[in-house]
Amino acid sequence: MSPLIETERLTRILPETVPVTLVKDVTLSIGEKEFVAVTGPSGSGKSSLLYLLGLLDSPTSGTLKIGGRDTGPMDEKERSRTRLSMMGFVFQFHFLLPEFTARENVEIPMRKLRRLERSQIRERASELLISLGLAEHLDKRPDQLSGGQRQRVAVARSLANDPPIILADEPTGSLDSKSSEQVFEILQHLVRERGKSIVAVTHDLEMAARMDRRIHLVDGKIAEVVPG
Ligand SMILES: Nc1ncnc2c1ncn2[C@@H]1O[C@H](COP(=O)(O)OP(=O)(O)OP(=O)(O)O)[C@@H](O)[C@H]1O
Repeated sequence: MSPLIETERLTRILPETVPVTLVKDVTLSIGEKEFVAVTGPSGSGKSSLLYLLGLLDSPTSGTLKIGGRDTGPMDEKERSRTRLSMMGFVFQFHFLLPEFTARENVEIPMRKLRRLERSQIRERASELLISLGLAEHLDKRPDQLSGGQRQRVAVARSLANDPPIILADEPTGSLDSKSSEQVFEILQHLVRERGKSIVAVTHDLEMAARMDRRIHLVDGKIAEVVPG
C-alpha cells in the first residue's frame, strides 16, 4: 500500500529579487497511523512545509503524492477536493468562524464536500463534539468557550469529513498546560485508536518525543530524523 504522504525533494522558493528558500529538498514518507512531529528553530520552514503538504501552497520543484496520487498535475478544483476529503487542519489559533456555533463550525467542511444529507451532517457534527467532551457546548459560539474548548472544536472540525490525515500547526501552542495535555491526548487517541496519521509542528520537544518520529528542520531542510 502506498504511503499517505510522500514527497521527493519538495522545494518552495519565493521568487523575490533575492530568492527566499522556505523549504528545500524535503523527501519524506508518512504512512498510516503515524504520529510525526516537525520541529526546528523559528523561521526554519515548519509552517511552510505543512502548507505544502496540505495543498495550501504549491512547490516550485519536487513532487508530492497524497494517497498515492501525484498532486502536481491537479487543478485547483481537484486540489480542493483532495484537501477536503484527505486532510483535516488544526492551527495554533483555532480559526473558528465567530458568528457560528460550535456545531455549525464542524458542519461547514461536510457541507462543502456534499457527501451527506443535512440531517446526517448535523448528527455527525454533534457526535464528534460529544466525543470530544463538548456535549454541553454544541450551540455556543467560539467567544463563549475557553481556549481549550475552542481547540477541541477545531479538532472536531478537522475530523468532519473523516480524513485519514490531520495536519496540525502548533495545535497546543496557545493553550495552558492542562488544556495542552488534553488536546495532545486527543490527538494521540486519534492515531492509536482511530488510525489517523498526524503531522504536527511543535516547539515542545517533550511532546515531540512522545510521537513516533520527529523531523527536525534547519533552513528549510531536514537536518535530522529522530525516532520517538
Ligand atoms: N511570504 C513570505 N515572504 C517572505 N518570507 C517569508 C514568507 N513566508 C515565510 N517567509 C520566511 O520563510 C521562513 C520560513 O517560515 P515559516 O513560517 O515556514 O517558519 P517556521 O519554522 O514555521 O517558523 P515559526 O516557528 O516562527 O512559526 C522564515 O524565515 C520566514 O520569515
